[in-house]
Amino acid sequence: MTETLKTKNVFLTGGAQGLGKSYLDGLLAKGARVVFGDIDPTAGAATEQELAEKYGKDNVRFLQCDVTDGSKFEAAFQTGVDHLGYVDLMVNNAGIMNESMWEKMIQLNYTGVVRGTLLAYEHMRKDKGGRGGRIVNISSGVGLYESPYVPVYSGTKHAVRAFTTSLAMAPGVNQLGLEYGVLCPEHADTDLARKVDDTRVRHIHLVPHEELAKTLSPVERMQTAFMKLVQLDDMNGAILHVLHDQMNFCKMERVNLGENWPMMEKASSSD
Ligand SMILES: NC(=O)C1=CN([C@@H]2O[C@H](COP(=O)(O)OP(=O)(O)OC[C@H]3O[C@@H](n4cnc5c(N)ncnc54)[C@H](O)[C@@H]3O)[C@@H](O)[C@H]2O)C=CC1
Ligand SMILES: CCCCC/C=C\C=C\C(=O)C/C=C\C/C=C\CCCC(=O)O
Repeated sequence: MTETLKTKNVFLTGGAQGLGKSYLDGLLAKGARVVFGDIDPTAGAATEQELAEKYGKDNVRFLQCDVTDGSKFEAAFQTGVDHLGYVDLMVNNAGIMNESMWEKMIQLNYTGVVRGTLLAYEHMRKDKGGRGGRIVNISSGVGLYESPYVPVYSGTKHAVRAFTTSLAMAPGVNQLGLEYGVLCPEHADTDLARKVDDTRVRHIHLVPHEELAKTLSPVERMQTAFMKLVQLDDMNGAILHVLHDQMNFCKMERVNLGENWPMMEKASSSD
């Protein structure tokens, strides 16, 4: 699988800093070519330069892009496709955690991920001239369980996880050549987790700052987990939950539930 990444072209959102930047580094180290979008032009250009110096400028390109702006996101993805020739791996990573800006957070964390997924789906699907590919969406530990500290954020991350695994279980996914995976990290040491206050996270004043700081995993841990996920031989339906001291992997697959599922079975056999 390591060898095949050398021929993989990647589009990733939110890559200027934090976890997205570390995923880019991991992919480039395995020989991939990457295009990344980010809303921040300064941090994006700096990351492009840093990664180009490390891995060669032909292998890295930054595009300024706000994933909540549908037409601009679509245009950026098309520019990425034109630049790379083909996108084999789409990573929808851009996200924020800010409960006081909850509508924006839903637009970014969920609508942005849906849009990025559908753009990649249309590009990759084998029945429309694509050659298949992988779509990895970034959820969170709180996409698997509830949190009173970040209820809206947790809702967006549940939505990302459910949306992604629902697509993984769809009839015809194999024929389309598509595979979907979800990464669910716990706290990691990035700006998103470091810059918490009562506007971003409810009741955070109840949590001692030094206690919170102790729970942050290094970004390298999430990079290792991300690389495991994208290099699985069979990734479709995979959910990787990354905790401080363990990684829990599970796989969602369609099962025949009997009487309630005949319509699904008919759709499956006719597409
Ligand atoms: N840091 C953590 O503890 C965890 C983070 N995550 C998720 O990982 C992803 C990355 O988070 P971090 O690296 O920690 O955050 P970060 O704040 O360090 O980086 C996020 C990146 O997304 C970009 N971005 C923000 N709004 C954007 C927009 N509208 N369009 C395009 N790019 C935009 C930012 O400019 C930044 O470069 C997020 O989806 C987050 O929810 C999940 C679990 C834990
Ligand atoms: C107390 C939570 C403060 C926020 C911590 C910073 C970043 C978190 C980013 C996430 O995506 C959340 C990931 C995992 C959540 C782990 C624990 C949640 C807290 C426990 C609880 O709500 O009871």
